[in-house]
Amino acid sequence: MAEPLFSVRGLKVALPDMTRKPLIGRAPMVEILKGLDFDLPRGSVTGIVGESGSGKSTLGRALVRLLEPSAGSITFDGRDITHLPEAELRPLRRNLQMIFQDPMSSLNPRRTIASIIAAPLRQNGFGDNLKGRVAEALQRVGLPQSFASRYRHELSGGQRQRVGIARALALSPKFVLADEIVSGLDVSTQAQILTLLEKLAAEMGLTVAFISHDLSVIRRLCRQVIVMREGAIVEASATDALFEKPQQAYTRDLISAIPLPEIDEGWLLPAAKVPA
Ligand SMILES: Nc1ncnc2c1ncn2[C@@H]1O[C@H](COP(=O)(O)OP(=O)(O)OP(=O)(O)O)[C@@H](O)[C@H]1O
Repeated sequence: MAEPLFSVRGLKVALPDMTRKPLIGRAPMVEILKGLDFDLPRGSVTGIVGESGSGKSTLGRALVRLLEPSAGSITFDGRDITHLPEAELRPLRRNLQMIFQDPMSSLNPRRTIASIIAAPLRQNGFGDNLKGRVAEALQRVGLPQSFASRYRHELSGGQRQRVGIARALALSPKFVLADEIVSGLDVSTQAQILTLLEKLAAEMGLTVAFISHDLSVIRRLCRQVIVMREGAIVEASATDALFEKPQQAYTRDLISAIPLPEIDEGWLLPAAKVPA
């Protein structure tokens, strides 16, 4: 069995609790993640699911080291990155990419789409043949070449999210964090974006952490699932096993809360639409 891309042991994250900040002095720390243990196997999509406030985004931010853990360890690709300073993280960052929930706010309004996609390439020393690389990235996500000279406000929500994906994948990263990337889109656009991500993840052998509160989406896309509640892991298993035989009452409740029409529209239909 290949070594997992991520090995996480006893992971804790504490942040200043701004709701309890005194007028003078520092806010007390609040523990958001309470000791998580899991692996992310290489080349597959792992879903992270749980109710609002369960700690999904905090976990994602810790994985890509936008947050520093307060305890435990994160091993990425055989290297302990738990407390690496930014200067030492920098060369690893090309392999730790993110796709954001809201491309409207994560894409710079004053830059062309070409310039947005080219930015990570330039920063990482791939400044030669930028035009060709941008053209390739646009083609990869199914956008016409004419979009290179457009701006974000000229694109639909789905097209903007394709740009977000193109930017994240421009450097062929080992890991991609996708945090609620379809939650602002209508159902048919959601299906198209998920189909695209599924296809690219398989083609490029990506390891993906896919955060969503939507279990029907998780079921369609992910090989394994981590269920979170109140900063802890309730249950983690292969997707089929989780849906067929959930071990915990909390997971059963989440599954039974999926509206039936959404199951039909959300994953049966798009699956049938996957191009041959
Ligand atoms: N910077 C912060 N300071 C203090 N508390 C925070 C901070 N960021 C998040 N929290 C708290 O940590 C908990 C987990 O938040 P997080 O955003 O990780 O949850 P989530 O599962 O991603 O939620 P959602 O699905 O609503 O995005 C919440 O109770 C939140 O209020």
